Amino acid sequence: MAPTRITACSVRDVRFPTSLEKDGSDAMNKAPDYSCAYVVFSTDSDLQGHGITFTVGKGNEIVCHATEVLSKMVVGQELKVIYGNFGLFWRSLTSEDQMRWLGPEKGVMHLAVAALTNALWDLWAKIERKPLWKLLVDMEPEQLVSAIDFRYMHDVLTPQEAVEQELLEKGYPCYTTSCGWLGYEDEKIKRLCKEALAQGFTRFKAKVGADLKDDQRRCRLLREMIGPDNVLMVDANQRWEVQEAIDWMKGLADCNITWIEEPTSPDDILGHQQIAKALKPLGIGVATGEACQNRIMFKQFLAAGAMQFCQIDSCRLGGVSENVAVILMANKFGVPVCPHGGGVGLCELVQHLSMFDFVSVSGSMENRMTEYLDHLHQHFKYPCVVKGGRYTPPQAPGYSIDMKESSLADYEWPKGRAWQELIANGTYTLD
Ligand SMILES: C[C@H](O)[C@@H](O)[C@@H](O)[C@H](O)C(=O)O
Ligand SMILES: [Mg+2]
Repeated sequence: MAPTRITACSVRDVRFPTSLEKDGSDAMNKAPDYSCAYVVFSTDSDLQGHGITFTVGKGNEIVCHATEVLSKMVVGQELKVIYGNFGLFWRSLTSEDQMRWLGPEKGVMHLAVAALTNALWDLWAKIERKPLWKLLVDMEPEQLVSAIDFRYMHDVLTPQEAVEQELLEKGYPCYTTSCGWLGYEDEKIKRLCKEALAQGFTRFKAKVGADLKDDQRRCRLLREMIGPDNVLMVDANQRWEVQEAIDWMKGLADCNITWIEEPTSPDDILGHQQIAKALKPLGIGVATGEACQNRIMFKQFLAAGAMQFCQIDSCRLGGVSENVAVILMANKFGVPVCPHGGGVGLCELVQHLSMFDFVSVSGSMENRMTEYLDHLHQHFKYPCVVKGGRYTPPQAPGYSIDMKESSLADYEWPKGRAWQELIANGTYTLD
């Protein structure tokens, strides 16, 4: 029987001790523990909607609580109300009269919106027995448009302009960041580069920002390992001042860098514009978006020419609904969308968004590539599959985010088996 309403919501604080191996380390996040607020919507059938938002450890409990509070606006709702005009329902979550003050549409509350929205899209795709990208691709333009909140976007994109339908069925190009974490030793970088090249990767990203000489050495090592023709990007994770970013990147220009990611504060639109202008003669673009809080900020970045690569994050923006809005806006400005995947479950999610972008909006793979990390996929029932450096289109119904029950049990903070062992042996403490 098809579900008719949301009957309950569970939110679990799930964390992975990735900081122990420096997986995910960068100039600003030296020891991240990849974590998520894991949402499960139950319905009056056996179908469930699973969703996440991503954090790097401490504070995940705050996001979980915000998600629990906001979920009260979803539990009990009829699905025909939610999906009948998803854009309006999404706006009800972002604009609740009192909770709006905690944003609006940014920060912890927006992460909570993301987790709930992703779970609702997962449920919708399961009801239709389609992978999410296929659910999006098969929608009539009007239905897709009704799923988006176009508020604050009408000056650059109106609903009737949105969505071009194109159909292309093939893998989607990706790049790997798993060779270039800041906390890795050279020998590990060399080994991982060789493995990635053997797997068919031709696009690589490295972390920079802590020490210029070390960055020059590591980028030259990577360039030597991957060869002159493969693609290399770097990511500073918001580390520099504007002029510092320009000077630093001039110091790395001999490594033939395609983009500098998050060179300065993720809120500094004019700063990114200045960096982009200064680095353009060197052929280095600016990429940002993983910490860009909502579609209104993306609108400013796009309109100001402050980003040459639009890195939407599936869990930072208000879930699929707002991701689609930004994909449509980026297409209007001719800026390629290269989604951020640097976190637990993010690769499983963003592959759907890129495939939707490719077959229904941009119709192009030129200058487009989606991030891939080789971490934690074993915890998912339907992990993303990458072959020859390209994501293969998911086939299972849903948003690919269902985590194995054993992983949820083992890594739920702090009572899970894995955490109990790490706390017992003194590797972690509860505070
Ligand atoms: C703390 C995280 O691992 C970040 O370093 C990661 O998301 C990174 O910015 C990326 O682009 O993959
Ligand atoms: Mg990044």
